[in-house]
Amino acid sequence: MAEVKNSETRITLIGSGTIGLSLAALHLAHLTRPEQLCIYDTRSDIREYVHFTLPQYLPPRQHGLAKDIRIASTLESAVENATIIQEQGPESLSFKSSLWPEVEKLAPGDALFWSSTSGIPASAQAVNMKDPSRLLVVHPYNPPHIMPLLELVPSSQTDQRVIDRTLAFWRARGRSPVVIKKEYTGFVANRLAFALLRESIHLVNAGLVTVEELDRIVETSMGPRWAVSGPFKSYHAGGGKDGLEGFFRNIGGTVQRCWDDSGKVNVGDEWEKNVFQQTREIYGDVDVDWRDRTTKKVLEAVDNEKSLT
Ligand SMILES: NC(=O)C1=CN([C@@H]2O[C@H](COP(=O)(O)OP(=O)(O)OC[C@H]3O[C@@H](n4cnc5c(N)ncnc54)[C@H](O)[C@@H]3O)[C@@H](O)[C@H]2O)C=CC1
Ligand SMILES: O=C(O)[C@@H](O)C(=O)[C@H](O)[C@@H](O)CO
Repeated sequence: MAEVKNSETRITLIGSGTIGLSLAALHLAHLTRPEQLCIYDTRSDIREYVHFTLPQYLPPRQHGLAKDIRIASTLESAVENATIIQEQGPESLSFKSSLWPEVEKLAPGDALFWSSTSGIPASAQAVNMKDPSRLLVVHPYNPPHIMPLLELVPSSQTDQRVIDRTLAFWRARGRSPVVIKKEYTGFVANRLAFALLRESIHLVNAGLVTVEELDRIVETSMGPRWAVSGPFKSYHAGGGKDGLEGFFRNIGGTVQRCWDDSGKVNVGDEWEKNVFQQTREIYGDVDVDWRDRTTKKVLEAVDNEKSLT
């Protein structure tokens, strides 16, 4: 499988909601011509929706590109000439497992098949495919036009050449793809985020802090710390001359007591009413434009510093 030149790359996005439009903006930033990008989405107002919403994800100088991308009215016309087909449709196994066999029939034989799923393994999505080796989960972190991480989660049948081509594609665009070596519930990023979310809910529910105070604790401590150094690097640094081993030798007892006492809250438990109400009252409608602009500045500042080391 020869690598496709950027000028000959043709990307089809199946599903253009929260993730799809963000990916559209990301791809437009790197494609040679906007016509190389195609969107297929079953919503009846897709053309107007893309023309009026996509510019919000683009820098002002690129707003005009939104009207030049291709909007396909059928799945066949969407994928028949694509070199990459990326789905971010509903998080539903029935949708994804019925989509891929159709795409497989209609798409070119060497097109890459990527699913943006948050947690439905490629092995499950590929059950109805003739050639499951073509499918790879490429899980983005929202919003992908800003967040560098992409979790590449192959099934045991995914062809290594598909993985290699996908790694090369995203690295060439300055993103941070990581191959997750086993299909695991929630992959890695979501598991980590949801573990912290569970403990956060437990601490608010136990009356230690409010939702706002919990968020402020994260935003003024581990948030910036982990944007610069991940958990292992941070605690290795914190362990002094003996590094992580020294950290656990000194603090391991407290760590184990916290682990033993960690929250066991579950979805649907009684905490929901209080936590949802607090969150709604404090935050209302989050200004995602401010969130994205600020996140982008933080990432750029960290990248600049890392490039100096
Ligand atoms: N929202 C997030 O933070 C993240 C979502 N994801 C994953 O991305 C996928 C999409 O999530 P969102 O963008 O949040 O959902 P969304 O609901 O915003 O967008 C889904 C889009 O799919 C379209 N659609 C529905 N049926 C379709 C069909 N048969 N053919 C073509 N398009 C169809 C809808 O019209 C809609 O525009 C899910 O698998 C989700 O797990 C992954 C990472 C983060
Ligand atoms: O948090 C994110 O951006 C992604 O990793 C996800 O998959 C989210 O959990 C998404 O499914 C819901 O926001």
